[in-house]
Amino acid sequence: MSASMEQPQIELTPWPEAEAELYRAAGYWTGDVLGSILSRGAQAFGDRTAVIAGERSWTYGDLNARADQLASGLNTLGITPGSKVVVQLPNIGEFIEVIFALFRLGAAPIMALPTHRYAEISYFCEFADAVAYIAPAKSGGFDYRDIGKKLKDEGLVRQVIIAGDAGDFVPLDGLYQAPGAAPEIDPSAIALLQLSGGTTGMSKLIPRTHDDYLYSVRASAEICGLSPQTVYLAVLPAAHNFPLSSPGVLGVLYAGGTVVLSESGAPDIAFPLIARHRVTMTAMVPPLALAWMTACDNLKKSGAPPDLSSLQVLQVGGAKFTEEAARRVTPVLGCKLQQVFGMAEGLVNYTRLDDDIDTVVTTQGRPISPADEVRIVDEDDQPVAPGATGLLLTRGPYTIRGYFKAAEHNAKSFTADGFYRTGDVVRLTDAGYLVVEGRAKDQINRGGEKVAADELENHLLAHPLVHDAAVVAMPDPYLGERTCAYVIPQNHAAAPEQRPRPQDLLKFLRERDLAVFKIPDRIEFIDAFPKTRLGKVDKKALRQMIAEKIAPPTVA
Ligand SMILES: O=C(O)c1cccc(O)c1O
Repeated sequence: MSASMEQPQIELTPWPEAEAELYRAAGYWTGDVLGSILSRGAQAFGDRTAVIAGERSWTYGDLNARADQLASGLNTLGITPGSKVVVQLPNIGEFIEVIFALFRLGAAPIMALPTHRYAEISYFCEFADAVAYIAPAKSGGFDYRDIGKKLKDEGLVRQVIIAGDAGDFVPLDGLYQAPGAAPEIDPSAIALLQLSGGTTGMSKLIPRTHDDYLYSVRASAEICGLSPQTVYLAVLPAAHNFPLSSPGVLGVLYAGGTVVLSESGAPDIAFPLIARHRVTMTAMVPPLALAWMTACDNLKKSGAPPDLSSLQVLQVGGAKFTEEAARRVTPVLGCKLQQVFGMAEGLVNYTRLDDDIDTVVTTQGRPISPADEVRIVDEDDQPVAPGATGLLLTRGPYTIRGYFKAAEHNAKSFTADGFYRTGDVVRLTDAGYLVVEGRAKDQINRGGEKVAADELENHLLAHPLVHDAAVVAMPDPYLGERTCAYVIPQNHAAAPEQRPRPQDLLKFLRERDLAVFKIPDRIEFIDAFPKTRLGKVDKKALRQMIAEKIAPPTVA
């Protein structure tokens, strides 16, 4: 398609006016903006505790005032309505202050994850023309000022703002100033940019509007029964769509509850936080849920069971949770399980809190909204028979109609009538619940962390001794999947000692400053790839090869 070359790239593909009208008339889109969560919270719940992080806590009144002060300081640095700002903060109070300050200014945070490195962050800054990068000095043993320095050296952002010891950069601490006049914010404008798991190249940026995101947050809060009594423990990185909005941090603040931020989900950190703050709800990916159950079992056996008595709901999402593991949640942890199947592009499905146990452990839930449209189709976009497995397409009041500045990709990722091609392979039960059966996109889901095969292949191809590369998923009992890179060496006819070694390729990848979760778990050398009848690399065959190779020997 040459259209993308000629036309200016569109940041936000609007919903057709007819649908927008329907969504407003139905009360899904209220015209409120995300910043209203805190301004209303300050009025309704002023003295209640909104956020706890370590030994610090914020009332709704504090948080609202701090966000206004920070908005003022950020504004003096040239952050104005429409600005894009890459935010890469861990689960600390500043994360919440910063995103609300940006919402107030009509500036859009780009929700980077703490595990992203220079390769990803520099791309986000450049692609979105970001004016600023906001990060901690250090977290998790990594110094984010190194990223800030490179961004400045390469001229990719004007401002680097650091929480903590800022060195030569702008200290976030110094930006809390007397509030100025707040600009009028258009509820149909971009509120924030989420990140796609990606299937080709770098993560796509996902423009979410105030109208659509606030609806998903409000409706999620209701489905999950949130109230001022809710105490939510955030253990996943809060920037991620799941802990941010399903119903997550924003849903809990909307409902007047308390968010407890933790930089770690490890049982030895999280269990004491649950007991201390009487946490009622948390959200996690399947591997962490497995780790919690194992830890809980072990502590019970050792005679020192953790006090999880306040915990009512454990949400699990981000990757498929096996039925066997799902069945253990209530007996082991003593709380309800809620499965969540969502995507940063929009559609989120929940099992409901009053669903029977079989529905909860065997399905991934049903959509939030009566206005969510779900289609299950074959390769030719034709509907499959009721109950049959097929590709999931969706559109609705909080599912995007296009990625940020990606005309060419949008033409492939959306149907002509605006359905998003999720790339997930699902079936629909008679009761209208979705069961995830697999994936048609070229992606590895490493326990909820999505790796685009093609992005990693391109990094491998940059190595002078790599002739070709094909990245596939291999089964893993803990993460569900891990990443295996099949590599044809440049001199594959040469003696083994002249070939690159796995450790050389891994070192090479690490030096390219990629997010750590993208580094392959295994590298396999091969002389040629199996091919499909059409001559494409047969990834199914490669997946099978590696699965057989690593399978434990079966006893006859
Ligand atoms: O992206 C996801 O995996 C996801 C999972 C659960 C809920 C969500 O909102 C998500 O975006």
